[in-house]
Amino acid sequence: LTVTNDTTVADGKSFDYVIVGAGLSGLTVGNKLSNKGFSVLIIEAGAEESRNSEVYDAEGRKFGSNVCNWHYPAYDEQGQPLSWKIDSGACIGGGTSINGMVWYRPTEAEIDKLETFGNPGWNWRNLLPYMFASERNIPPDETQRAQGAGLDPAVHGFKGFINTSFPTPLRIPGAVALYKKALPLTFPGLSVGDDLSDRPLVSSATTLYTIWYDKSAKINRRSSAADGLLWAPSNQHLNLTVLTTHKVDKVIFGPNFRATGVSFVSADTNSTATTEFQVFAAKRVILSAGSLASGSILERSGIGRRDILEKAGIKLMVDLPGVGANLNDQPGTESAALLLDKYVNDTSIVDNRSLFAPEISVINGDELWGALSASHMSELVSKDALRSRAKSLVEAHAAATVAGAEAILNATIDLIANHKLPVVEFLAESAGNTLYTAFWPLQPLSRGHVHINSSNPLENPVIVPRLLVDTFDQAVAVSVARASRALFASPPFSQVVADPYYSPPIGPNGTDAEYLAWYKNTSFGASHWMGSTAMMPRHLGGVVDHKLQVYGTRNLHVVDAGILPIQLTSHMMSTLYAVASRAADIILTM
Ligand SMILES: Cc1cc2nc3c(=O)[nH]c(=O)nc-3n(C[C@H](O)[C@H](O)[C@H](O)COP(=O)(O)OP(=O)(O)OC[C@H]3O[C@@H](n4cnc5c(N)ncnc54)[C@H](O)[C@@H]3O)c2cc1C
Repeated sequence: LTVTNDTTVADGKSFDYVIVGAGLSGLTVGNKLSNKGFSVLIIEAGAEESRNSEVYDAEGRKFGSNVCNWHYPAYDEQGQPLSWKIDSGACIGGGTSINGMVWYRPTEAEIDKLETFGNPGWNWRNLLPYMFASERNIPPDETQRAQGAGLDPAVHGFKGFINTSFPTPLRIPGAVALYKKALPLTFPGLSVGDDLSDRPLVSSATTLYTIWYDKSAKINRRSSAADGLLWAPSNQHLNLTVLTTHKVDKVIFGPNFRATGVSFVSADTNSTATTEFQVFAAKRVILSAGSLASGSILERSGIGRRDILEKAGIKLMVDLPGVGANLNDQPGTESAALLLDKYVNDTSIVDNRSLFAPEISVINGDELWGALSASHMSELVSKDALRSRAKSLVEAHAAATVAGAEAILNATIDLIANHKLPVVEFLAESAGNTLYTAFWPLQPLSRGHVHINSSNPLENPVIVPRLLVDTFDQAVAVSVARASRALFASPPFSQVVADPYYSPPIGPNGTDAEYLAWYKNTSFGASHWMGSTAMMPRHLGGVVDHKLQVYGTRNLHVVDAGILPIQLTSHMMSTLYAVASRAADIILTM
């Protein structure tokens, strides 16, 4: 294993496989390919930060920190910068070196949906073994169990490379007990249970994280893709080279659009030189730069939508208008109740630790809307509404074709309306003198886009999230915001809460318009970006086929969160480790 920022390990050299991005997917694929004896180079734009306590200490990250974070700017449709920046992992481990570490599984229904987009084999039956294989669960001890942590061993792996466990000590058990009582009162039908990986049986539980407790250092340590797949002694492969602090510009093609390598530049902020280096792949090139960056590499390589490329002065080589479209994240915000003074120093209620969201709930339409659910669903499944939604996505360049937009919308709507998958994620927390909740529509219908602005690889992509433009997403957002207030006004909290309507200062009689305006002003992406290089048929606006090969090219793949056409109702990691592991197995057969 070589991990270095020395350009000469790659410049002018040849490897069997060249992978772009040492994040979750790139490390997973790189590990599997090098394990089979192939020479593999991974080029990572960020640095190696594993010894930085903001990375290895699960509670060491400082709020707003620049460590390992691209902090991409985001824009509205008029090109004005949004008030928030996008967090995105910028070191070895990618997102897994800075993320919230929340771990639970998606549902069978949503994973089976992947196959219905014309992707044979991408189903629950095939991905489940990979989910088991990636996880090494450390079950809760007696103290943790007594404080509300529970586990169903049937839905976890115990021999994988990513540690999952409950924190030591467990966070705010007193507040969590109140939340567990109040949540089903606010969302009737919600089933509070042991294990959120046990869906659909359980829809609210104490949170499991990708961490392990280091008894000698007395800290909860992050279990990142780098820890599990690069540094773990049993996983180190001689024939794997990781070049850090170098950014891939574009793919090099031979005849017939056969990918033969990549060109790259130094990403060292101290260096002003823009020398382009080249490295060659005897077998294949795999883009794993993440849903906010892999599309840009394709565009710089001449693959994408004609007008975007022309504007950037790049010659169109492969007309693939889906590149950068269908970008999606969940729009999150927070509401808070003021605690009575006497609880502010009670560490079972507020501990001000930074391991986020000790209780997580996923809430479906019936639980959110009760008797009103049927009317929300009938609007949702209306054919006219579908057509106009799809049309407006194409007009906003957030979808390549109406048929493709309809396919994506239809799949999501079927999951929401017929499979009763959750429409909201709801995180229970406390901080300072408040109890607070963060929440987001879980399967948004809104879509945005991400494109290059110029041919310069060191320039940021232009990300236009278009959060909350869809009326269904808005209805979900307003309803969950209202419900979050009702939660703190419910009997279980009456003994601890001084003001249930503390923040935002919109009272119980606030109008929907007031709630929506507040939601739009305060919301930010929940960091689950996906969809911008979707695995779908080409005529629908897909970018990769079911072997994750880029249409119109040979020997070129995308393997990262961008290939998922629709959102997940779990956070990303549990699915992405499985997707990347299966992708590697497919690539090995080619
Ligand atoms: C703040 C935050 C919180 C999150 N919380 C959770 C959570 O609690 N649970 C969960 O399951 N998921 C969470 N996620 C999401 C999860 O971490 C990501 O979905 C996942 O890491 C995506 O994996 P990936 O392989 O697609 O990309 P990444 O892991 O982001 O890896 C992409 C890598 O490519 C590199 N790169 C980019 N451009 C180039 C280039 N041109 N050349 C070379 N390298 C390049 C990047 O630096 C990065 O290291 C969170 C993400 C963030 C950012």
